[in-house]
This record gives sequence, structure tokens and C-alpha cells, in this order.
Amino acid sequence: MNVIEVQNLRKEFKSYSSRSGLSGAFRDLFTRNYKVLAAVDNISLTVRQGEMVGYIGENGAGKSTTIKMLTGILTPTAGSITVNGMNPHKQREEFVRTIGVVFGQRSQLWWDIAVQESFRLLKKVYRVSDEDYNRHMGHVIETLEIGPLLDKPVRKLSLGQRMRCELAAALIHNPPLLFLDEPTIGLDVLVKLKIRKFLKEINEQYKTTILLTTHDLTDIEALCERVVLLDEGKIIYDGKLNQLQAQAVEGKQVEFDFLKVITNADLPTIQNVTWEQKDATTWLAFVNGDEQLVSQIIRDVIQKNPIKNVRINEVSTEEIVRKIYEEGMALS
Ligand SMILES: Nc1ncnc2c1ncn2[C@@H]1O[C@H](COP(=O)(O)OP(=O)(O)OP(=O)(O)O)[C@@H](O)[C@H]1O
Repeated sequence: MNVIEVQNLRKEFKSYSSRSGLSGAFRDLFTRNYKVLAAVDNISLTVRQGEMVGYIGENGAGKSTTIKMLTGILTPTAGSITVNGMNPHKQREEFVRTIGVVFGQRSQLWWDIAVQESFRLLKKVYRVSDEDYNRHMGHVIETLEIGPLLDKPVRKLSLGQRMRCELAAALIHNPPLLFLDEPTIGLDVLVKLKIRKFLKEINEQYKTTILLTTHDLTDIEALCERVVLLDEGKIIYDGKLNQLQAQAVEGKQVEFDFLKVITNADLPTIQNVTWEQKDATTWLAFVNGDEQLVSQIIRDVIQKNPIKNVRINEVSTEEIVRKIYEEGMALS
């Protein structure tokens, strides 16, 4: 079942420019110069129930604008959106009961009242029964370890504590679909791990569909099998994360630390292997081809030269994505 269906979605913004000088300011009062910018440029996308999708892109790529349209906050300039079988903008009231949203940069909790009071208000807004609330939220509060925070006003919480409460607040009505926009921004590693573990759990337990935007690609690696890569409002890749890694990186990199200074002549010549010197005793072998070449090269090298260490370097998603944006690599 498709939870999200988006076709040829587009959002344009007018960006106004000011004319210089006093006369320019005066003319601006009557007519303004503007350019039209397509923040989201004809994207099509479907997400099935239970998927965890990483929606990634550079600053200004159009991620938040997409999420705002998918959650009914913004209306599209063109295209169609069906989320949970509804039009998010037109069926807003019914629609919001079926989604949970966390914007890392914004709070949905009331600043001056205790966290549990915010929860109680949201419970009323979403019309959640006492029975459902106690059963579901007991578990959420325990897993996110926010029990001791419930009687504190939000303004007294640390960022990590607040984010865990935000996440719990987004789940009060146990929505089948969760939008997370930078949910781990500014959090320390331990809190990040806690949040990731929790998201995996609700995905497994309730088949909750999750669309996650983040600049922290380790979040994506930990959670999402599928990634959608956005560049200047267009989708440039939609598929499995491991395929993106395989497509973007040609082969593997084997790093040798030798016990003595090594020159090119000491190294074996093997087809599809190129050597690069890192420093006097460290060399990198770029292996292009089947996996067996890696063991062959390690065997041939250590037969002739004493080594201190050998590493097979996996290229991180962060490096891959940087490479794609820098080199404009065409992926599809
Ligand atoms: N309300 C608005 N009015 C005019 N332009 C806007 C508006 N909102 C967003 N934009 C522009 O649309 C483009 C996409 O912005 P968006 O916030 O969707 O990017 P993003 O991928 O979420 O970026 P970031 O990673 O920085 O959050 C940007 O060029 C931005 O300046």
C-alpha cells in the first residue's frame, strides 16, 4: 500500500529584489522586481507503508518545502499529492490526525508549561482515549527515558531532552506516518543513538512509515534502506542506499602501512589496481573489479613487504554524497 503518492509536484516562490537608492525604494513601493524560483521542481515519488526513507540534499535543495507540502502546510503550485489516502491541504483536519511531524528547528510543545500538560493538550486535540494513551505512551515515555522530565517546563529542558519530548509528542496519537525534519540536529551521540533505536522499534512494532530529512548522514545509514537525493528541487537519485554506494564508488580502497619506506617498484603490478602514495610508508591501492582482487592484492603485498597494518576502507555515505554534489555525478 502506498502511503505517499506524489506526482509532478512543484512549488514556486517569488524572490523579490530591492532597487538601490531612495528613488529605487520609492519605486519599490509601487512595483517590485522579482524572480520565480522553483524550490521543488516537478518531483514524483511514492512511499509504501513501513518504509523508512531518507530525504537528503544540500542546503536549499527543497527538502523542507517538500515536507511542508506533504504535511499540508504549503499548497503546491502544481502537481498532485495523496498522503494516507487524502489531500493534505484540502482535508487538513482529518489529515493531521494521521501524521506525526517533528521539525528539529521548531517546537510543538508549549514553552512555559510542563511537558505532561502539553501531552495532555495534544491528547485532547487528537481525541486519544485514556486507555490508548496509557498503553502507547507508557512505552514511548519509558523508551525515550523522559519520565523524569514530564513535570518540567519545556524552557528548562536541554536540547536533547526537548527533542526526545518532541518526538514523544508527535506520537501521542500513534500515527502511521511520521515526518522528521532534522530530528537530531545539535544532539550528542548518545541521544542520537537513543532516538534511532526508538525509531527502529516503532517502525518494527507498528509498521510506522518514516520520511526523514537530515544533514547527518549517519542517521540515514543507521535507519534508511532507501534514499531520495534532491538537488535544486529535482530528484537525482531514488533507490537503495547500498546501490548508491556501489554506483558512486568504483571499487574499494586498501590502505597498507609498511614497516619500511616503500617505492612503486616494491609493489605488485596487477590489472585493475592503481597505487597512490599517502606518505613514505603508507600506500593506497584502488581496486577496480571483483572482490577477489582485494584478497589477491593483500596476499601479493605481504609476501614481499613487511607490513604494520592493512585497512580496507569503506567510503562513507557522507563522502559519496559530497562527491555527487561536487562532481555533479549523474545517477539514476
Ligand atoms: N517562504 C519562502 N519564500 C521564498 N523562498 C523560499 C521560501 N521557503 C523556501 N524558499 C527557498 O526555496 C529553496 C528551498 O528551500 P528549503 O527550505 O525547502 O530547502 P532545504 O532543502 O530544506 O534546505 P535546508 O537544508 O537548508 O533546510 C531555497 O532556495 C529557499 O531560499
